[in-house]
Amino acid sequence: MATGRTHRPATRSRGIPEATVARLPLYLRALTALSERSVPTVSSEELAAAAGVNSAKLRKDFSYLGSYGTRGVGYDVEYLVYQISRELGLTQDWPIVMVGIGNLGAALANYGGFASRGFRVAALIDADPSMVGRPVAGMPVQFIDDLEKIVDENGVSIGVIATPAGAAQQVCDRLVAAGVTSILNFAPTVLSVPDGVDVRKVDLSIELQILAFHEQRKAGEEPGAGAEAVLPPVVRDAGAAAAAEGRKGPDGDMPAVMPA
Ligand SMILES: NC(=O)c1ccc[n+]([C@@H]2O[C@H](COP(=O)([O-])OP(=O)(O)OC[C@H]3O[C@@H](n4cnc5c(N)ncnc54)[C@H](O)[C@@H]3O)[C@@H](O)[C@H]2O)c1
Repeated sequence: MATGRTHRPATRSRGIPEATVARLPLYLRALTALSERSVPTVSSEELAAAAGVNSAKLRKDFSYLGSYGTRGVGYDVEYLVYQISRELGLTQDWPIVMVGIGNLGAALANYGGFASRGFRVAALIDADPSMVGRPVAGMPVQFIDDLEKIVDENGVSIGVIATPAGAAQQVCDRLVAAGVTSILNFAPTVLSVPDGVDVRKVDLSIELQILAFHEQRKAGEEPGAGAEAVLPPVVRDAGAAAAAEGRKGPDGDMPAVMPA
């Protein structure tokens, strides 16, 4: 990570490793689906399969939460939903602001999955005066000049940036100065933030590039096709391949969200 950006230890407070934290939303999604089907208990194997995680890793992860399940019965679904939600801070309401309400920002604003997970969109903000007052997802877009006031009045600690890359750092600086301490950045640029501010970056094109890498490698593994003949020089380079492998997610999957 570059100088001046957030440095986080590999383990969070209370000794939960970052890799475990990254898997908690996967468990929560699988558990929520079970809860919606009124399934009372689940074995570690079933839950691991539903979450796409190895079951030994799941048991280890849950041990950090102090949840060990009952032999022969498994884990209590509702209690685990509560425990994981509490651990992730989802038992409280998190007002968020979105800045940059263009194609992507409007699509995100219209996504119902934030509210159902405890993230309330407090305001949609844009710098284009012609957009101000226009309803997006049932909310009027507000002008960028009011950003500080909006953050303050709504107690916002999480900001979502969906502006063009060239505007993202300036928007980030204003959010941070206004008191925002977590940023979800969709703009294709690396943001500099002071210590104490967390940035997560979403870049779907990077995910596609990694999939392209794996597709290419699979093609190289086909019988009769020599990998050397198929893979371009950059992929044959061990460092590049390792870097691509290193980008893999908590349990071998490839997350769309990565630490910035
Ligand atoms: N991460 C991803 O996977 C992903 C996917 C698609 C787009 N993007 C990125 O998301 C961003 C938005 O893409 P889009 O297609 O919605 O673009 P867009 O041009 O449709 O929207 C950008 C919006 O930002 C506003 N804006 C510009 N400067 C601003 C500022 N200083 N403050 C507040 N608002 C400002 C514009 O008025 C506009 O409404 C781009 O950076 C794009 O590269 C990322």
